[in-house]
Amino acid sequence: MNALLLIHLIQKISSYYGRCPSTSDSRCTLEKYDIDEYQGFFPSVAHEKLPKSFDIWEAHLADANGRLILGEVEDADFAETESTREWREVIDNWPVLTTESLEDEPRLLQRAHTVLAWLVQHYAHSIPTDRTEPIRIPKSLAVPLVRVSKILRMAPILTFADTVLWNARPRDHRRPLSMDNVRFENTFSGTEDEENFYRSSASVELRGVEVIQIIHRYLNLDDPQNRINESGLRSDLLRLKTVLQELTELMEGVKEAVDPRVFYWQVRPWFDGNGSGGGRRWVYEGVAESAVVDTSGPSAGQSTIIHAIDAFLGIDHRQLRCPIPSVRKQHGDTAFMDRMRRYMPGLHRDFLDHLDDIPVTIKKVAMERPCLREAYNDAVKALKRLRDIHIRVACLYIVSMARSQPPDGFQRRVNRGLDGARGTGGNHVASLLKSGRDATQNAVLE
Ligand code: HEM
Repeated sequence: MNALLLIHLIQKISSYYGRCPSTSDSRCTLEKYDIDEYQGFFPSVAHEKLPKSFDIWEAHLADANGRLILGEVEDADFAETESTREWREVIDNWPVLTTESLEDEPRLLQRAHTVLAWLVQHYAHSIPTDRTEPIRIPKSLAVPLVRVSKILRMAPILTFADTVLWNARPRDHRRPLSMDNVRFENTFSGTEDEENFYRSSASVELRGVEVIQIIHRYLNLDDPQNRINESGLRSDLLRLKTVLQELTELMEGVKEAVDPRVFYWQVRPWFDGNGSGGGRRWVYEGVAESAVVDTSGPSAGQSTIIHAIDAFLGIDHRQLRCPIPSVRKQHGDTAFMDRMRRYMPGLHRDFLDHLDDIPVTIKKVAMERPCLREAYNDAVKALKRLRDIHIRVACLYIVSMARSQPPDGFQRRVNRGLDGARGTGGNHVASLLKSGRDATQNAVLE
């Protein structure tokens, strides 16, 4: 290759990658959305415990983890059931603590959200299910949870952030968070399967950091339509495809680490939100009803990374399924992904809003440039493949399990009959996920 041509090529490549030259430059934009350059949506440093004045919350949560009896268990040991009831009674007698001292400290507010949301879930789902009256969430939990959620601009209930992002701790604090160096502080069931379930989502989040870097490079381009950026964009789209293939493998890896029966019967019932699957309604005492609109349970549908990939590639989830399946199967919920955003920490949601507002999207550039079209389509197809595999996983863990016999001592989950194989948000799993898969397929450019 002649020297001039080589210099020209180097200039082209560095003009593309040169947009994000120094660490400090890339940090400042992502930092604004509370995104870490190396750990993505995980906080750069794992949360510390709340100050001493909140010890009752912290200690009571530590006492509940892996110990309380799920309300659906019929023939639990009497002493264990009694001890679970006493655990709830302690909360009934708590004062309503003010969170004012935490309100200038985002990390402490996040920690308060996590602790309170886990306590609420332990409280609600340890109540025996043979009762019919609404579940009262005592004001000692409800009032501060709603208050901190309002400041964090997220739903006042256990979310993906509380179970995965803010629940993860490095085993060795001297080393950064990685799949070899992570544990999860809270679990309901105390099973390894539950921890592995969070671990598989965490692996997708951590591998997804490279996607954030790709998106960030795009955001920093002055003019994505300038031909000078073409080869950089192409190689980033190819990279995106490869990362998506790896994310698919990581997601599928859940099958090796989590037993579907343990997941469905011992872990999942703890995740149900307010009235999920036709269950009892929850009443947040001391809080106006209008303040607690978003109260579905946690779902990886609240993971910002997958939404960010959608927004970057221009996947439109608001379309109806096309071609329309039979009326019986047309349960797809076109507003689902929008709703899931309300469960994310406000700053992460802002990042998605920012992506939605990109004036010149990568899809538009790919439409205009035949040489980018194939790379764009390959990335979209890799995302569609990820959703195909995810549907299989969800069917294995939820749809098939809804047909299975409960383990000894467990009540049949009547609200989850065959037709009621619903997600934690109360959605018909298969139709909902197929809508997302079809919306992805529809983005492929002719
Ligand atoms: C045993 C493993 C899993 C099961 C049973 C499962 C189940 C589900 C269900 C039922 C839904 C429907 C929404 C709802 O909760 O109501 C859903 C949505 C979703 N899940 Fe999973 N999931 C699993 C693992 C994962 C992992 C590891 C990820 C990666 C972050 C993930 C990402 C998503 C996303 C992004 C959605 C929103 C719908 C979409 O984008 O297609 N899931 N999942």
